[in-house]
Order: sequence, then structure tokens, then C-alpha cells
Amino acid sequence: MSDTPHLSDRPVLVVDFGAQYAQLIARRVREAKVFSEVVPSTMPAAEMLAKEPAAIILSGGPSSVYEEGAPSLDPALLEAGVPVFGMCYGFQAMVQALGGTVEKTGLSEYGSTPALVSDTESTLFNGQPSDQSVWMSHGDSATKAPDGMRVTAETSGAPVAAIEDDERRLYGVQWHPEVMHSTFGQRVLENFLLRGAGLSGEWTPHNVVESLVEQVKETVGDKRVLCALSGGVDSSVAAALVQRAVGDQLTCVFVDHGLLRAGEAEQVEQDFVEATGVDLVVVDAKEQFLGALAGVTDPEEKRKIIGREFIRVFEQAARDVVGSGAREGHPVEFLVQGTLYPDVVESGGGTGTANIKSHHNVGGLPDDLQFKLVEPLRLLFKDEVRQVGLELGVPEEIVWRQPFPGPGLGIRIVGEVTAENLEILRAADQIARRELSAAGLDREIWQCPVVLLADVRSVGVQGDGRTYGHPVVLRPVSSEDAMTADWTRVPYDVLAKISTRITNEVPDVNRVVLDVTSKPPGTIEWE
Ligand SMILES: Nc1ncnc2c1ncn2[C@@H]1O[C@H](COP(=O)(O)OP(=O)(O)OP(=O)(O)O)[C@@H](O)[C@H]1O
Ligand SMILES: O=c1[nH]c(=O)c2[nH+]cn([C@@H]3O[C@H](COP(=O)(O)O)[C@@H](O)[C@H]3O)c2[nH]1
Ligand SMILES: NC(=O)CC[C@H](N)C(=O)O
Ligand SMILES: [Mg+2]
Repeated sequence: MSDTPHLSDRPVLVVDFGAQYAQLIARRVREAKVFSEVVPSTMPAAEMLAKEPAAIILSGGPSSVYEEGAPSLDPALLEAGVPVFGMCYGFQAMVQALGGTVEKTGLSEYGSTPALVSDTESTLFNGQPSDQSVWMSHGDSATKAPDGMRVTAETSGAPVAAIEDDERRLYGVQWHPEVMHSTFGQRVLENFLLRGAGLSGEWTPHNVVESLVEQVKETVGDKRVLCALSGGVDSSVAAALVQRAVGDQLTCVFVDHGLLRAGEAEQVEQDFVEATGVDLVVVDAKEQFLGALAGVTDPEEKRKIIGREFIRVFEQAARDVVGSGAREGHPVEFLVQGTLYPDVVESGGGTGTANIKSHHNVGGLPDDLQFKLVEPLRLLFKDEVRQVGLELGVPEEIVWRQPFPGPGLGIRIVGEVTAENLEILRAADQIARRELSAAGLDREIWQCPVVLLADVRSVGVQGDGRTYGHPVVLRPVSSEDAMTADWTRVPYDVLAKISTRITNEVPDVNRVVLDVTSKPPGTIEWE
């Protein structure tokens, strides 16, 4: 597996006690221009401290600290001289570990709650009003603060709602500052990071690029590298970064696996090469992929097959490029992929998270992988990758392109992936994309998968005759980083136009339906 890049010498560790969105805390820290990483609460304290964290944040979680078997907080973390900030469960664990009391008081608070800050000059609350709205989600409360800690805020259900100790640099709040509904949440977090922990907020795209370029140089040395390039945001940015680091040691490989959208292969071949001048090899592997997918309907099986065939194509490409180009004769050791943090987390490679689906470039990789992977963006979220791309001078049309999954239309056909089904889906998808673009919705919509329900048929009437065709699903979503998403409220007239055009122009489709599910509980793609 690839070495995980390090983006700062000293990360802020977010210790995940099973919070719904520990990733969100990490994002908020990064918004304060401080690098952060999530680690599971089960990681031994010594291992956490070996990362030399600049600060530690303890997340919320579903358990009660006084219950047997509740995730525990090793007091070593509080005694290491590292600044610590606890939130909700993390706060309660801290209170208990330091000798305070946490119990079920019967006064639970859920949702927006008024809080009264007693010291607006304290480390956490400096520069904020004494009355603020905070977002609560707790049934347990601290009833007695640990000795030596100041209580700086209270709510009606939580008499000890914030604690501070500047000497030991230990802080905590009962609420969730990472949630938007805590009106001064980001300020409280920044106060902890910048004032409490004394960090300087230097984690900017410019510095990230510099540090990643250095790391790629170090890893790759004078060896030759292939980059799996899809023309999408992530691999384009990864390619630009590696190109900056090792120049003509890089060859990009674009795989036409037959699961692409209309016009896509041509676009990558022309636009990308024109914009970046990279050395690009296009491999036509349509038959190979379709052959391997024949008869397969299970989503995970499809993903695994696609992941495997991708690598087989790269292996062949590696053998082919050795005998060509500026660095003839040098074998290829490394494969660059545009893998992002959410791909890793969702493939179950994160911190104790479940495997939701195997992303082709992570969980879908074959075991006998011959390459060493170089994945410089492995710890970044999409919006951060876009900033890095702009910093590297990647053209805006590419940086702001909507994501398209590597397995492509293969995971947008519920049923078997056949040439006929692909043709139907490609036609419907092209209409939807054109109409959404024409309506000026490209930036508002994160992406809009169009899904063919090949296993479903419904009765329709067209030209006075009966039809028995397939439905397609429109799945427009809005999102910040694809970890969560909401369905986009596309104007009815735009939806109507898409529906009319698809049913008129695409034979075999007699119904267009709209997916109005957020993520969670749905995911963005159907498979
Ligand atoms: N058709 C393809 N040819 C070569 N490599 C690909 C192809 N599709 C995907 N990949 C590889 O798989 C990685 C993950 O795909 P993914 O779709 O997440 O990223 P992307 O295409 O680079 O960006 P985006 O998320 O914006 O579509 C890519 O970064 C790239 O390395
Ligand atoms: O490169 C990829 N390989 C994959 O296997 C894959 N599966 C999902 N996606 C994209 O990831 C984001 C989240 O999708 P889900 O909500 O469906 O998990 C969305 O942007 C999806 O389009 C993939 N990208
Ligand atoms: N959101 C949380 O961290 C909740 C903590 C604890 N389970 C409580 O109910 O108080
Ligand atoms: Mg893509």
C-alpha cells in the first residue's frame, strides 16, 4: 500500500470516540488552516503521542463515560503537555479522567440551546458575546468540574458546559462547536487552536503543494512513474503535482474501459494534453472490461472486477512504456492515483469505519499489485484538492469539473453491464448533462448520476402503443465533500425538459424518476 503522505510535521489529532462526523471536526480544523488527522480512540496513547501531535481534540460519541465498556480516555494524553480540547463525549471523558463528575441528570438537551458565557475574555470565548446559541446532543452532564478547572459557560441543562485550564492547556465544551448551528463554534475552535495551543494557521494550499512535491520527489527518486489519469479533478491534480516533482519521469495512462460517458475519451485526449503538455497514453480496453463484467450484477463484484482490470491495464501499459519515450529502458516502479480521503474512509480504510462500498482505486485493488502506489492527495478532501489544483495552475475547467467515478457507467446500471444498456444510459446521461448545463446549474450541483434500472421494467404508452421499457433515475446532489449530500432542488421546468427529451429520444426508456434521498441514508451512486 502507498505511504500515507504527511502534510504537516505535527498534526492536530482528532480522536474519534464513534462520533457521527469526526471527519467534520477535521475539516473545521483545516478551515482554521491547521492540519488535522482522525485517529480511532482505540489507538494506544503511545502511538498517538508518537505522531507528536500539536494538539489533540476528543470527539463526541454515543456511549456514556460511566458505562462499563465505554471507550476510554488514557490519562497519558492529558498529562503529555499537549493541548487538549474535548467536545461532548470527549469533554465528559476528560472531566471524569481529571476527577470531576459525570452523570445522567435527566436533563438532556438536543439541538440549538442558549448558552451563557461567564468570561468573554477567556481563551475559548475571547471576542464573543456572552449569550450564544450552541448545538447540543447529550443525555449525560458534568455536575462537578475537576479541581483547578474554571467553568466558563453554562446552559439550563448543563451547569458545567465549558471548562478551561490555561496552565495545563486543557479545554472542553459540552456542545458541538463543529456543527454549523453553534453560532460561534468555529471561533471557539480557532481560539483553542490559535490561542490555547498557540498554533499559527499556516496550512495553506501553497505550503501543502510545496510539501507534497518534496515528498513525491523523495519517494520516486529517479524512477519512472505511471499516473492513472481519468481527466477528473483528482487525477489531474495528482498528475500536475507529480509532473512538477519529477517532470519527464511521468507518463499518464487513460483507460477507455467502455464505461465512459459520451465524448469523454476525446475530451481527455485533446483538452488535457493541450492544457498540461503531459505525456499521455490512451488504452482502448473496452472489450477486456465488458468481457470481464459479462453476467455480473452484484455491485461489489462489479467494483472488484473493474479495480482488477484497471490494474491489469496499467501493468501492460508499464511494460509498453519501458521501451519508449524520453526515458527508454527505465522500468516503471510507481503508480500515481488520485485517491482522496473520502475514498479511503468509505472503503473501510479509515478509522474503524465500515466498508460501504469498495472504491475501485482503494478496496477494489487486487492483492497481487505489482506497483508501489503514490497517492499524494490521500489525506485531502475534494475542496482542498481543488485549491491545490488552482495553486498548481491546473485549468479551471478541470478543477471545477464534477466528479465522475472511476467505475463509470458500470455502477450506474442496476443489472448487467452490456453494450446495449451502456448505449441507452449514455444517451440519457448526455441529455441530462446538457440540460443541466444549459440551465446554468453546473456549479450548484455537485454531480448528477443518471442511473439505468436495467432489471426493472414498467408499462408506458407512446404513440398510442404500449411500451414495456426501463426507468432511468436522476440523482442530482449538492455536497461539500461527498461524505454527506442532499438532493438538489432542480427547478421543475428543467426536470420536465430532461424527462421529455429522454423519453422522446432514448428508445427503451419510458419513465424518468427523481431520487429525493439525502446521504445518509442513501449514497450518491446507486451501487
Ligand atoms: N478511465 C480512467 N483511466 C485511468 N485512470 C482512472 C480512470 N478512472 C479513474 N482512474 C483513476 O482512479 C482514481 C479515482 O477516480 P476518481 O473518479 O475518484 O477520481 P478522478 O476521476 O481523478 O476525479 P473525479 O473524482 O473528479 O472524477 C483517479 O484519480 C485515477 O487515478
Ligand atoms: O473514483 C471513484 N471510484 C469509485 O469506485 C467510486 N464510487 C463512488 N465514487 C464517487 O465518490 C463519491 C461518493 O459516492 P457514494 O456516495 O456513492 O459513495 C461520488 O462523487 C461518487 O461518484 C467513486 N469514485
Ligand atoms: N454527542 C455525544 O457525544 C453524546 C455523549 C453522551 N453519549 C451523552 O449522551 O451525553
Ligand atoms: Mg473520476
